[in-house]
Amino acid sequence: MTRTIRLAVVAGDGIGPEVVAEGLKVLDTVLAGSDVTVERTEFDLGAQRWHRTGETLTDEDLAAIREHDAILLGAIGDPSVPSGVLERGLLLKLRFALDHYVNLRPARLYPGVPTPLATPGDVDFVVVREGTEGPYVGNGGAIRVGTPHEVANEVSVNTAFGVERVVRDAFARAQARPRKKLTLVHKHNVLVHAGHLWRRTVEAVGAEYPDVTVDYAHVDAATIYLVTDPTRFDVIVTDNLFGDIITDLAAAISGGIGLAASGNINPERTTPSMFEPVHGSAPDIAGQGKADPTATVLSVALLLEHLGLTDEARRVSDAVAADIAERDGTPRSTSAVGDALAARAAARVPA
Ligand SMILES: NC(=O)C1=CN([C@@H]2O[C@H](COP(=O)(O)OP(=O)(O)OC[C@H]3O[C@@H](n4cnc5c(N)ncnc54)[C@H](O)[C@@H]3O)[C@@H](O)[C@H]2O)C=CC1
Ligand SMILES: CC(C)CC(=O)C(=O)O
Ligand SMILES: [Mg+2]
Repeated sequence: MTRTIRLAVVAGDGIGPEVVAEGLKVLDTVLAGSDVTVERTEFDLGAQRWHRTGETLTDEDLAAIREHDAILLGAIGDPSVPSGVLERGLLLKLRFALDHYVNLRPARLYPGVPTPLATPGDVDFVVVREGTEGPYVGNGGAIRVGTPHEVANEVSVNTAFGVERVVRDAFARAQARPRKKLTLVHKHNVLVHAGHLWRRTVEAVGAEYPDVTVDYAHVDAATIYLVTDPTRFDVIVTDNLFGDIITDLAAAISGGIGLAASGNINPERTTPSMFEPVHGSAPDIAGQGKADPTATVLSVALLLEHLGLTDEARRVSDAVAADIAERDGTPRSTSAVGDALAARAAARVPA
């Protein structure tokens, strides 16, 4: 039986289109000759559209995106657009509107990959970052702007409903992993209202998972442990802001931001989930063919996994692992890396 996957593609800004082209190249290759067809819709969203029309993401765009099975996104944000306009009005609007409350960010140090860690050990953990609440909801404001008496607020929103559902997801993931360990990362010694809600929720949900070991690290200490002893982490659950920050650090210890993949998941599958590299639009290297597309290719593997195409997902991540093992630091262009990954992920033709 043939299967059609409707894929929304938001290449976005900066290096976004460069890395997405390679992600799609690998996706096409891995599905070539199979009974799965991908029907792609490219969405013109990002800085160019904003300059042309003043629009970030309209209701019509959102309705059209909802008609898809999944979304592949490159990166959003450009120095020519006031900071926050696209990040809030497009990227976060997509995550919030599509209720992507699980922002899944695996960190794995592949064999042979250089790391700044003195004693690398096994880096193999996953961050479950809350994706629809916290300080990113836009619950803020400023008065007396530009005066010496300016007051600016960004209020972190944490609801019992929102915290519980992401904590449940994290426990389920921890239980499914061999080490069965969950670490809450927060700052409940200072952010007592939100922190205590998170702590109580982890305690309550944890009672239903007696086989999962639970521990806690304040976010500042967590940044120490990520560098000195990342082996202590298996599943980390944390809020939107802390998760954003520690996953760039997680990327840095696992071979660099060019390798870090993510999924913005709606576990109930009432909306399309969105897969994207952890990195941004990297204006400093955009247009030079220098960006590493591996993070996007690994995001394609997460996308395939989410759609139940487990073998294909494995072929893509195996292709990455094999390619990474042979990297010797010789610079390769974005498309050369994509070509190499696609060649390795190509289906083996039966003899
Ligand atoms: N999900 C998204 O769309 C995100 C968007 N942004 C936006 O991206 C823009 C730039 O933000 P930055 O803070 O500079 O973060 P960034 O992640 O774009 O870049 C940070 C550093 O990592 C490097 N880098 C990023 N991706 C790379 C890749 N694939 N290969 C090699 N090097 C790579 C960049 O050259 C830069 O030195 C801003 O507008 C920001 O708001 C930032 C993070 C996530
Ligand atoms: C630009 C932000 C809204 C997003 C970000 O940095 C991230 O999700 O990692
Ligand atoms: Mg980030």
